[in-house]
Amino acid sequence: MFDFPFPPILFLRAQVQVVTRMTLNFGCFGAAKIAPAALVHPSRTHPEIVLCAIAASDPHRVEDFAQRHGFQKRYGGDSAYQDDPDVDVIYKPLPNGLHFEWTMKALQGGKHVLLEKPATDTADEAAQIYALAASKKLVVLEAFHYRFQPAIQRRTVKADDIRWSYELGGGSTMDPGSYAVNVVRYLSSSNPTAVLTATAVPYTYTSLPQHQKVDKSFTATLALENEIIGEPHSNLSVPKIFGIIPRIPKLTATKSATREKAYSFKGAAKGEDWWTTYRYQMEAFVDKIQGRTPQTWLEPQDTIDNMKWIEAIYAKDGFGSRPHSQYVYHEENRGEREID
Ligand SMILES: NC(=O)C1=CN([C@@H]2O[C@H](COP(=O)(O)OP(=O)(O)OC[C@H]3O[C@@H](n4cnc5c(N)ncnc54)[C@H](OP(=O)(O)O)[C@@H]3O)[C@@H](O)[C@H]2O)C=CC1
Ligand SMILES: O=C1OC[C@@H](O)[C@H](O)[C@H]1O
Repeated sequence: MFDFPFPPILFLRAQVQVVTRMTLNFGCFGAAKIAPAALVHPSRTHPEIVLCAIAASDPHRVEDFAQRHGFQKRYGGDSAYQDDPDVDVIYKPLPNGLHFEWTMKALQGGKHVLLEKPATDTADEAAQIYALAASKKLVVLEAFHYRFQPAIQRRTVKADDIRWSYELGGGSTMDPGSYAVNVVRYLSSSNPTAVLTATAVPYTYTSLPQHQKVDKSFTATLALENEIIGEPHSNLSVPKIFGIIPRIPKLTATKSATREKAYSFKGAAKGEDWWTTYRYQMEAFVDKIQGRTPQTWLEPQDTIDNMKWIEAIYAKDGFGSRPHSQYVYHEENRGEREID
């Protein structure tokens, strides 16, 4: 028999593991309509997100937004904000045509970026963004939130909306259409090999210059790998029911039939029943920045390819790519705008 002076239990040392989480200070660049759903609400239940700074062009809107949503710092719409050492991450819900310039500036300032979709006006700009992010070891995510849980919120689009401005990267193919192109590519796990057909209907409700070259709807036929045909379609201007009740913009993405077995996650999937697609997206984004493996991710090449095929559709239907940003990146001088 063993002759212990004390019962063995006394030799067990209690181990207390203290898990400390590094919080991330988020800045929001633009007091945009989508910002509460995509950033503010998800931040409320994410223990690592602190709403730090809001920047917007109008001082009254900045103040109102800061007070309503609890941002500590306020900025005008200038680049000083991109250099604030208190800010770790910037959410960019600007018009599409401004994404490239302000994302490049944010990366130059050392910030991770959650970038609204579609990432840029052109595939070339998206590639530049990811090249700079990689060189600075920063995370950029194009906010295709449905990819983190499939659901899409939609609403009606007024004539002065940024979606109708060619200069700001508007058009149906750039808005619900960017989801349609993305869904076709995602569900077929392949990229198009060609745009077989593409037709777009112009937005003709006004003759304002910003509304020229903007498509109100489009339909394309895409040849994909493995003899799959994809048909993205979107309409940003669905007529009101009985002329008075607004409808949501129409988005469809079909592909020729294939059979697939759907798998659920092994073990418990992260998330709660009440999480929105934006909350799932935020979970993955923060995981990536913090060096954890997100449940789902959208790789840079995916974003670049999506822009490439949006441009290819615009080339085929004759509307042409949205304007390339006039911003030219220079490491040494923070890249001022250079007009062609
Ligand atoms: N993920 C999603 O579910 C959704 C994503 N989006 C995307 O988010 C982005 C913003 O969309 P949304 O919130 O509807 O946009 P808003 O109409 O709210 O505009 C966003 C910001 O852009 C600036 N802005 C607005 N009009 C102009 C203009 N004419 N010229 C220059 N700047 C302007 C303003 O910045 P400031 O505040 O500094 O004045 C404004 O806050 C787009 O890229 C869109 O595609 C939009 C809706 C849903
Ligand atoms: O991303 C979006 O999702 C919902 C649409 O209504 C909106 O126009 C678009 O920008």
